[in-house]
Amino acid sequence: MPKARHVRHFSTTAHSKWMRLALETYVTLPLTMALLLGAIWAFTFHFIDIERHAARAGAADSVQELADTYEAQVSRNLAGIEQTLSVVAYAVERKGAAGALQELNSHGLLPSGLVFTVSIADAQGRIVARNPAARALSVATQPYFRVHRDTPGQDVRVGETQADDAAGDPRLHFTRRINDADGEFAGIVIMEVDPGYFTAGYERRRQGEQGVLALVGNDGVVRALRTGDKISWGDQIDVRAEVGAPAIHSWDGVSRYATARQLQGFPLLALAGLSEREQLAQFEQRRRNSLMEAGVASAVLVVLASLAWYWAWQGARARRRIRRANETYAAASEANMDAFFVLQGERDRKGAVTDFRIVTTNSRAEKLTGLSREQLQSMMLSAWLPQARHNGIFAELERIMCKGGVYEAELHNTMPQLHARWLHWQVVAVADGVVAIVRDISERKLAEERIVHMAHHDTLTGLPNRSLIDDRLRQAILHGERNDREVAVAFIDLDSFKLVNDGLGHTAGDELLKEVASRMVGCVRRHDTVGRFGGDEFVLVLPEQHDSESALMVLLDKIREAVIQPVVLDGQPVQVSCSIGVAMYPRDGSDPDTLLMNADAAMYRAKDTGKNNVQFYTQEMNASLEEKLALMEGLRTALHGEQFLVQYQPKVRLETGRVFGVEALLRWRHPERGMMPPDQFIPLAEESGAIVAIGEWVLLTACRQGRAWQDMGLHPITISVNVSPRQFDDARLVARVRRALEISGLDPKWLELEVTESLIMRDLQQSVAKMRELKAMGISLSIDDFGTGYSSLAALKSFPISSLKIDKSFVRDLDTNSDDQAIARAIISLSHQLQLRVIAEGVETTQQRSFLHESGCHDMQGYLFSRPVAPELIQGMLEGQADAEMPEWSMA
Ligand SMILES: Nc1nc2c(ncn2[C@@H]2O[C@H](COP(=O)(O)O[C@H]3[C@@H](O)[C@H](n4cnc5c(=O)[nH]c(N)nc54)O[C@@H]3COP(=O)(O)O)[C@@H](O)[C@H]2O)c(=O)[nH]1
Repeated sequence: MPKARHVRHFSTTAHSKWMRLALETYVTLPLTMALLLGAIWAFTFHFIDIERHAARAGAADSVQELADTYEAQVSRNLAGIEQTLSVVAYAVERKGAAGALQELNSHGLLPSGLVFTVSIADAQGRIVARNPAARALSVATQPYFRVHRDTPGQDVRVGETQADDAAGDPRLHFTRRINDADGEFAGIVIMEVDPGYFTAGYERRRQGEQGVLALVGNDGVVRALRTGDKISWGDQIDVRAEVGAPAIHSWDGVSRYATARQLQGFPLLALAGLSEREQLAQFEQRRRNSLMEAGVASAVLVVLASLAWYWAWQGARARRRIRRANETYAAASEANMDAFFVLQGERDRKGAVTDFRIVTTNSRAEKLTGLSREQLQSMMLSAWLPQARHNGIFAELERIMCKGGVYEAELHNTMPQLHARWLHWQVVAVADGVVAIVRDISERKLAEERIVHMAHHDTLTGLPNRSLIDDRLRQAILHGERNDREVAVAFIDLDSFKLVNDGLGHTAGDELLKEVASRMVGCVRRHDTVGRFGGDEFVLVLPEQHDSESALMVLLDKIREAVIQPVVLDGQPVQVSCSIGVAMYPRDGSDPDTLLMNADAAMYRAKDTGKNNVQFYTQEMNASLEEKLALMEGLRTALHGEQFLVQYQPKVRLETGRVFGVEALLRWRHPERGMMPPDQFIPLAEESGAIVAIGEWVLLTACRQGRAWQDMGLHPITISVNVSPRQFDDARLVARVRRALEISGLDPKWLELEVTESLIMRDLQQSVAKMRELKAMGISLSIDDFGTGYSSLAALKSFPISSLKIDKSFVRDLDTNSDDQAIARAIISLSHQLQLRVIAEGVETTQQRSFLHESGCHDMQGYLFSRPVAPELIQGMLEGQADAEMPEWSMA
């Protein structure tokens, strides 16, 4: 469908284009001129044709008339000649040749001797009489004499034109036979005529230079012929062709209208001819004139039309340029993202600009204003946008109109007539007004705002991020400085967040962070800032403090209370507390970095002092921070400095009281601090990554020790080694374990690795896969600190483990705390259901031991039996156990 529309649109456009082209003068003018030229030349040729026909008809008539006249004249001449010959013949027959001519001449019956010579020849051909007189000659040899002598008739015969014997002049001979009284041949009468006599009627005025009057014999031999002044004879002409209506003939290379008439009683034809060229000369002249006139008219027409065409073409080009410019402008303005308002300035009598009239707009303007083009056009600016008089727009329009230049600005739009939140204005001067180009930049502004927001806010919680916290803190410090006020910076870290994140997954962790963030925001004042520093760390910037820690404590406790409220994640309620460290400006620092660092140190102190509490910064805290850094540095060299040692805590069967295994526990013999428990350095080793190398050393040391005890002939026991998250994540864990077993020679079945529940739950699939790999080597796996994580029963079933260890936090108050008792029983029952061994750690009292034993717990570990001790002491225990009776309590 769109294609069809396009085609129709195209054909309409093409049609209108051709229509427009057809109406262009520079197109119609040459066509009109061609028509005019055609008409001129058609008329000219038509006129010439008519003239030619008329000239030809005139020539034919003229030659007809000439022939008629000539025929009559020659006929008269011939009749006279015939009569003269008859009279002479009669006179000779009657009176004899001697006196006949004289007598006739005396009576004036003979023609003029100037033209005619009349001779009488006797029967022998001798000229016996002649007028005018001349020397006697004989014509006996002449053909005409012989014809008459031999032919009895007395008809006049016409001879050929030939030279006269006497004078040598050309003469046409007419002859007649003379008979004697007996009718016998007595001679002939000869009348010689100058041939010019028969063409004397030639009029040069009428017949021109090439006309013809001729007397031609029926035999085609010319007797007399005149063309111009020239008289000729003797030529042969196919005279039969000339008999009849006048026609064009050419016997001597000259085209003539000619016609011939048969002369009555004589074998002669009177031929009249008029030269075609001469007859048509006038016509030709007129034809040339006509052609010249038409040519001149055409040339003038062409020149004038060319000038007019050039002028029209230039005009059309100019119009086309203007039209294209208009079309381009219209298309550009329609396709433009900008709204156009062409505004004409209205001036008062003094020339001051009073208002602006909207002259034209585009469709974008309609969209921007919600008004149609018709509504907008002719509208006065102040009527439509009265606010423009007060918000500076009118003043800018006026300034640009009067002084020129360009005004460009981005404005936050408050005018409801324009449907955009943000506008970009560009105003340029035009004749008598301005063009305002207005673009809706709301989307761009929104995107910019979003980018700025994203750059300064945490994407998860929407809280200010580290950079904005820093900025707010800087402003709060400046404000505090000016107004002599304190600023509190509180560093908040969620306790046990890692457990939630690792146990329930990142999505649950994110949900928890969002919920906690929103609760914190709900606790503070409008001008306070709650920001997320990263991970589970939050920062409060609390300006306008009045040197009252108790008031601040109320707020911070409120936050603590809000955070600790349970959050339902994945359908189960989860509780996290938070540790808060506070630093005060100006007491604890005068710049954001120092304040944040000190608040962080205070927060660590809060963690160290049991979590879920608030600590205000003291200088001593920084000392512990420095201490931490020093410990980290010491850890780097401790391994090579052989400062580590491993102690072993026995694991005992509750049923028999026999040691069946030991847990390897690391100690650091610090060069300055003495023996250090792992709680003080394992987290640092974990943080710095040193735990991987240290853990590998513990593993090898423990395996070697286990093998050493066996080599001493002692009953083999299980050696349990702790694996931290960083160690477990190490891609080479399996290889390291295999290496330790190989180096030590310990059978894998005597090695047990203890991993925590939360460690496995971080990435259940991968953890289980790795555990299976270890189990496939023959190693046992045990879940340490069970009950503190969030593993589901379904997940637990998939773990390739052999035992669970009840965390000592549930054992500690077993005697008094019914909740811990319930938990311990539940874990024991769960182990039984999953067919796992269960061991309780931290057993310090006989009551705890009895409760566990009665509840079905298999094994125990704790100070009640033994603290972690040197390997030599374990050796003693094992040796003693070999032949000892079962302990007393185990019998109970
Ligand atoms: N990744 C590694 N972690 C290790 C290694 N060595 C130790 N640790 C971990 O350090 C934590 C603290 O250990 P420690 O200070 O040695 O404490 C252990 C015992 O001494 C203590 N314990 C044992 N019985 C009792 C008791 O009756 N009361 C009481 N208050 N404490 C007792 O418990 C710790 C053993 O706990 P657990 O590991 O959960 O079995 C500790 O978490 C160790 O895991 C190491 O080489 N690598």
